[in-house]
Amino acid sequence: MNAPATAHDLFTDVPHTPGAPKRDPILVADNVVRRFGGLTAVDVDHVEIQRGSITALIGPNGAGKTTLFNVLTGFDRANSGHWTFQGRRISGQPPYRVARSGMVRTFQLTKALTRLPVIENMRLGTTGQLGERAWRAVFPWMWRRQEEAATERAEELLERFNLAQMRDEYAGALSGGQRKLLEMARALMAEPTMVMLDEPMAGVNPALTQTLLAHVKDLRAMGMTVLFVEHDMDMVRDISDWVVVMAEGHIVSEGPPEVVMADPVVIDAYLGQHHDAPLTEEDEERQLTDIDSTLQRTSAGVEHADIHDDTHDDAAATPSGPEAR
Ligand SMILES: Nc1ncnc2c1ncn2[C@@H]1O[C@H](COP(=O)(O)OP(=O)(O)OP(=O)(O)O)[C@@H](O)[C@H]1O
Repeated sequence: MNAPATAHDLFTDVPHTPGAPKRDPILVADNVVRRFGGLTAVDVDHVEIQRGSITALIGPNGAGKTTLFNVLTGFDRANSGHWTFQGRRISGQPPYRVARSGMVRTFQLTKALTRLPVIENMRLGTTGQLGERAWRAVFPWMWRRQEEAATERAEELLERFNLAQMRDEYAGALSGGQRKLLEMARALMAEPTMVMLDEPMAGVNPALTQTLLAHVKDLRAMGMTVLFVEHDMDMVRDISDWVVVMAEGHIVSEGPPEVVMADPVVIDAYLGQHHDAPLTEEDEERQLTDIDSTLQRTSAGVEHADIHDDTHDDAAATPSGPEAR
């Protein structure tokens, strides 16, 4: 097989259909089902992720994207399913073993982690720590050498992600964008083959957007495979070689970004979520009554309140719905 010239070439001849076979898949999953009580959150027949590509996993709220991420990386248990990474079965394996095999996901900076210095957060990203084992006590020199190597790698990565000046600060002191950089840098501590990013753009100030995008593209340039869940369609369009779309637990579409975003199935899936059915007369009446009573309560607390018609406009303009997302 000839090596493709660009990431785009990786997808030449790949059909734009759910579950499409890839030229050189790194991750292959079959019949993955995860139920919560009566709700089937994930029901994926077949999906393949192309090695060396940036693949986006998108879909409306509640589509099952995070659950699929959790299941594939061993953080949640599937009811059934079989999946392989680099040809080896990893289904049913605990997260640390999945990470050791080379598939690593980013984590949101939890409350506990914000109370640790940046450098400690980085050290936590290492897998295969000999120090975790009982024989740490038997061969302390081996453990120390490993600790030193981890610190060295952490410092290099902090430098690369422009976080070196924050090395000893509490992670809680970082901005939203810096947190995302730290999450990505921490994932790289494990020297992964594939990186799974969970909403890398969430809460990022526009000033840092381009920096983050450049870092994600760098991962691909260094030969890694990237799979990311994201709601920011600009980012999806900008950096994805391929897009996989989920809705109601299933994969409903696959293809290059421009093809997927014009796919009626995808538009329907998003519209089904974003646009409620037209209001019935009773619903409309009830909403107007609610607005009226809110206004009356507000005006009761204000002396000589003079409610004009435009106050109704304000109330009606209260942001809500998916556009606010
Ligand atoms: N631990 C859980 N217990 C019960 N139901 C859950 C649990 N986790 C997820 N769900 C449900 O499973 C469905 C899929 O959720 P999931 O978070 O995977 O969707 P998503 O596509 O990641 O959504 P979003 O884009 O909003 O994060 C939703 O209906 C959700 O309420």
